[in-house]
Amino acid sequence: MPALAAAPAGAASCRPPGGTAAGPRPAGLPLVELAQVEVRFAGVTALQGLTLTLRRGERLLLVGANGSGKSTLLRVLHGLQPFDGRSRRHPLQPEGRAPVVAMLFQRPFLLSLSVRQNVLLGLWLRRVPRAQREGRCREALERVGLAAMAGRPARTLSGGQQQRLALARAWALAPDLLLLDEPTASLDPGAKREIEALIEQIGADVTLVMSTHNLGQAKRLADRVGYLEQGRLVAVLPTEQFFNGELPREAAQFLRGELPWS
Ligand SMILES: Nc1ncnc2c1ncn2[C@@H]1O[C@H](COP(=O)(O)OP(=O)(O)OP(=O)(O)O)[C@@H](O)[C@H]1O
Repeated sequence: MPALAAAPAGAASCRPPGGTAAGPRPAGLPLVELAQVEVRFAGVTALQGLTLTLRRGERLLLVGANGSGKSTLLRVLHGLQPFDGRSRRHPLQPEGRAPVVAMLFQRPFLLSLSVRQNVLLGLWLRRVPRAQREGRCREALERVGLAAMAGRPARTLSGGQQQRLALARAWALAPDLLLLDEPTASLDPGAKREIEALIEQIGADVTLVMSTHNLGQAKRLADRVGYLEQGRLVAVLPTEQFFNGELPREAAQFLRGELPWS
């Protein structure tokens, strides 16, 4: 599975990274609505009765045990995963275009090409006009601190650098919705902090949904936290309320578990 999966053809935005051409984005309007979503694999119900409204500009972090359905939900939001139920992506106003969606997987899949070529290929796949590709690539690599390594074979980078490259490749697409599947799972604490700082910067421009097993990370990065259990979205609450308020029993038990906080 590529680290950055392609969205439907023609969805490429002409907006440069940073989103300046699109102007300020009105906060809080619905971006994606899911209703009664069900995903079944042979003998396994990965998602059931899942209803969620994602609002523009928000950062939603998904937590839950292994196999609770976090990755499946991210794939549904991206459009990679067939499902039963309803999904609606709202056109962006005032432009009236479909939102651009990018996804980053837990283990970045990088081709045997240079750092720069990996980003350029992502732009080409999304049909970003040739004249914009070099500029966007340069800007994205600068943003993640990899500009000096642009010519290096991507697969010789460290794990943290590879994840930064995958983030640059996603961000170069100027996504309106960025989906991150445990992007810091295999990183040491220093690299984890670096990626978190980047997510914080980049997340200021986009709507972000991210899965994590790290509760501290959810607390640091989220506007809202969603808790999944056996394919059900048991709670989705503002961060403060999730960590300090009344929770459904299952979610409260999960918080009392032994998940890492750093
Ligand atoms: N392609 C597939 N074929 C069969 N079963 C699948 C497939 N993808 C996911 N599943 C199952 O669906 C359920 C939800 O999986 P999912 O990967 O969404 O969970 P998760 O919360 O992301 O787990 P983790 O925290 O371990 O990454 C699991 O029982 C998993 O085994």
